[in-house]
Amino acid sequence: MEKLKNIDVTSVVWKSIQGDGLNLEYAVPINKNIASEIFIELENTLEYFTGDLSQIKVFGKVYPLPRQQVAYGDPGITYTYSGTTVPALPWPEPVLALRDFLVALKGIKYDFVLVNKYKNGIDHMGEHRDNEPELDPTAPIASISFGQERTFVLKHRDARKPGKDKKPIPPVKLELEHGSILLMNPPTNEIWYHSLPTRKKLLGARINLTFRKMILKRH
Ligand SMILES: O=C(O)CCC(=O)C(=O)O
Ligand SMILES: [Fe+2]
Repeated sequence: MEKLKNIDVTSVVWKSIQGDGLNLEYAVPINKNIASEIFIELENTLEYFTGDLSQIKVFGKVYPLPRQQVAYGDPGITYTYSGTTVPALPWPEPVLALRDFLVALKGIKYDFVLVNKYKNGIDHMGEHRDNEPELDPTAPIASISFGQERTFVLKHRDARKPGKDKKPIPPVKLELEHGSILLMNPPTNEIWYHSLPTRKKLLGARINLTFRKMILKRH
């Protein structure tokens, strides 16, 4: 994707969002026209998981995932979801171009990406942290968004506690724009949970890619 190579990464304006254990950086480096071209290319290229990998197990009961998902990565990288471990699929061209763009932008070469597609405002993602032991704890997670702008909500772990242990720390809300990049720097994913709540009135589709760096396991 030549269009990403033509972006002047030195002129990108990053906004820093800081709090107790919170360290985020946000920018919109990809203009709306290029972002729309990439959205269409992703729509034409990506195929999402079906079967077991499109379901989640909660307290032993199986539910369809309230969005579509697929994962790509370097050879040897595996992905565990709801107790199932699968090899990451090989990088499709437009996703590889986005990975290369992050090398140009931040000097980090990610080896895995989870792609989530939200067909409309009903599709969502529940509160969670991305603090799996396979993730390199020193590398930020880089989240790139295309399509429908949606609200991303972060909650401090102590604000979720019941009773007197609960701390009155307000949630942090961000509107993730078409063509935006959000970096979640450490220790954010230890201290803060995040979610993408439903927005029933929003009709547009959104594709989000969270690039991650894994700790390679030796077998
Ligand atoms: O769609 C989003 O913005 C959030 C995705 C996310 O949290 C994840 O992939 O772990
Ligand atoms: Fe996440």
